[in-house]
Amino acid sequence: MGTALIYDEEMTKYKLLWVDPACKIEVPERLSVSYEALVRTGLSDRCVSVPPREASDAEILLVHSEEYLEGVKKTPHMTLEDLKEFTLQYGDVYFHPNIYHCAKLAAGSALQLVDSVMTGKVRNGMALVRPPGHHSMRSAASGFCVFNNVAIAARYAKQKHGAKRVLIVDWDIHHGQGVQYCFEDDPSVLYFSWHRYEHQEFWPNLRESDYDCVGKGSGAGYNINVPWNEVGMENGDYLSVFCHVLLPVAYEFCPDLVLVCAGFDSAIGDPEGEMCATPDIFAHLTHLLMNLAGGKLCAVLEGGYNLTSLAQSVCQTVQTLLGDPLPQLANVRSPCESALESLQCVRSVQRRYWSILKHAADSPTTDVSTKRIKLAKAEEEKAETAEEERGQEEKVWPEPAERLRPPVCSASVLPDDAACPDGLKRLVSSKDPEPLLVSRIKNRSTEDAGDADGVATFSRLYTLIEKMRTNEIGNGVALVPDVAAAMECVVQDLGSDLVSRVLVVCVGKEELNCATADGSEDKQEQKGKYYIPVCLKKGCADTVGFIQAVFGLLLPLGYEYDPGLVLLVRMPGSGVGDCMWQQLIGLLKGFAKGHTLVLMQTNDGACMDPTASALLGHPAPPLQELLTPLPDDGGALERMRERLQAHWKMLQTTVSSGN
Ligand SMILES: NCCCNCCCCCC(O)(O)C(F)(F)F
Ligand SMILES: [Zn+2]
Repeated sequence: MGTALIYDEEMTKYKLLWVDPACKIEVPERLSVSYEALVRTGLSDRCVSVPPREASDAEILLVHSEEYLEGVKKTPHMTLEDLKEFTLQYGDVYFHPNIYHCAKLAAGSALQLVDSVMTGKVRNGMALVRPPGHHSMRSAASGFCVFNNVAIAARYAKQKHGAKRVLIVDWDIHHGQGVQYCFEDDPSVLYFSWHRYEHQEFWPNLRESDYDCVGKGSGAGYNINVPWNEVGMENGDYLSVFCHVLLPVAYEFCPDLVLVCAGFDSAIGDPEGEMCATPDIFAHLTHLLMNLAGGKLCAVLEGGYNLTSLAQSVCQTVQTLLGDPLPQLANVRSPCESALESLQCVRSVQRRYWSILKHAADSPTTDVSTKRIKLAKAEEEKAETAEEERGQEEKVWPEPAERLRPPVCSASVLPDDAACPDGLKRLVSSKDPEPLLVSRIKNRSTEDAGDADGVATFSRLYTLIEKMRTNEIGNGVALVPDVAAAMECVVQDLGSDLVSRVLVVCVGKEELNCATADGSEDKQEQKGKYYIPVCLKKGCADTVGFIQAVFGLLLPLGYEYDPGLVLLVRMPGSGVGDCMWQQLIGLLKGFAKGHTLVLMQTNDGACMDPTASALLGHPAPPLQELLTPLPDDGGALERMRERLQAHWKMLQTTVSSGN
């Protein structure tokens, strides 16, 4: 299924008609440069073009009051003076004779997107709209927003399409207070927002934007605020919050639909956000949400004021929705102290509502944070004087790397008698393997590696890895007689030749003696750092444990390790369910530009189809709802994370008690 793109140049036909410094950044070019970038890169042609429509009164009234709608209805006929007058009652927003029309188109675009996704016409999609929506409230416009496009879309998805649980992810750099107010007592809509906050010093300067505002009444726990109390947040900060807060909770919530308040003022270069995350981060943020709700994801544009980073970020998002390989995130750094403080605060207040966070640490003691504020203030005074001297320095960042789709998406190495699943390209070794390789394989411990078809299998494996390295093939699966031998062969022989780092994910019981990254003997601490056994109860039927292991350990570590190849090994008798297996394959695509090699034992052929489906990029089915989490083993995983975070900074979720 395809990706919908909703855009109409009519939504560029309104602008600020008077002087207002707070609003001058919200210009029509935001929309046109975004769309033009999608056209220029050829991405728009690959999408299913869906026309916008005007939202009806009834649909707008799903969120807004009649008196507010009646008021906005009058704006097309107002004089300039009346428009200014009407605008004065609201904050940081402006009206224009054509903005009511555009606001109906913006809301209607979000509804068209929901219809296209919920009816299965497309898998996912993006609506490029203006005016944005997430600040507007039941009876008030705010922050360039007139109607709350995403809030209306959430209510509409429930009412018209029977969605039971809707997740709203707001990665715009401003707090969407309008969305929070709309759903704060509603457990069927989970609202997650990160936002520049600076201890309430940043717009909209609301006390209720802080981490301790978790929702009200039956909605308690269904509102997650992550305040950024400093600027300059980077890719590692964003990924840490996704892995250690949003994704575990989102998987526990198990939504039927994911709506994204896709604001790109959280990207580097934006004058509002002043953050440092690069546009390619949105490729990963989108990817990490695409295995929820069976892939049903609707992204609706909110903010974004640096026209260069906005256009790049929009392209990164759409390209991921289309299923293209993800860009390698260069040197993801560990979260900064301020981000860790926010992370720790959010997890500590949310743990009482989400079993997945049950073992989260307490909030940091106040002296840490107050000390930080004093330090920050001192820093700030110094910085401001420097700033005045230097003036706003221009942020520069590299153009996002090309994300080329390999000629072959997925390949297979199979015994001659095994059937090749649809869509996979069967690999037959074209030439005899190099003698050097044969000798290496021959002196492999297991005898079967030595015989003819053993050598053939391994030489095909070598070919497969080689073709992934050159991006002729995206990913692949190999059915081998002895999966442990094949794993060792890939790690010891094939992998190290072709890529500098291999992330080996071994599912099922296995004591693998992997040499450390530099191939030296297993020194104890090296083994500790590069060998991370995770035990899940009841085999792998333990969903909570699986989610904790994947999001609390595997993904953060994988982003920090940044492998050139991912080797996913399914040990015989692992008992991992198809759902989890497909989720794991889907999520691991985020690494190594999607170059994942799956190894399975021949007698595990039954799970070849779900494996092929996941490798081909079909969305994984949702994990079954976590109704009764298993009696947990007292946070064994947390303890493991504690131990490992000395080696892997991306595993941190608390401020270092040191300073
Ligand atoms: N320095 C100028 C002060 C601007 N203060 C208001 C900021 C509004 C942000 C709007 C947005 O980006 O959140 C949306 F997504 F809604 F467009
Ligand atoms: Zn914003």
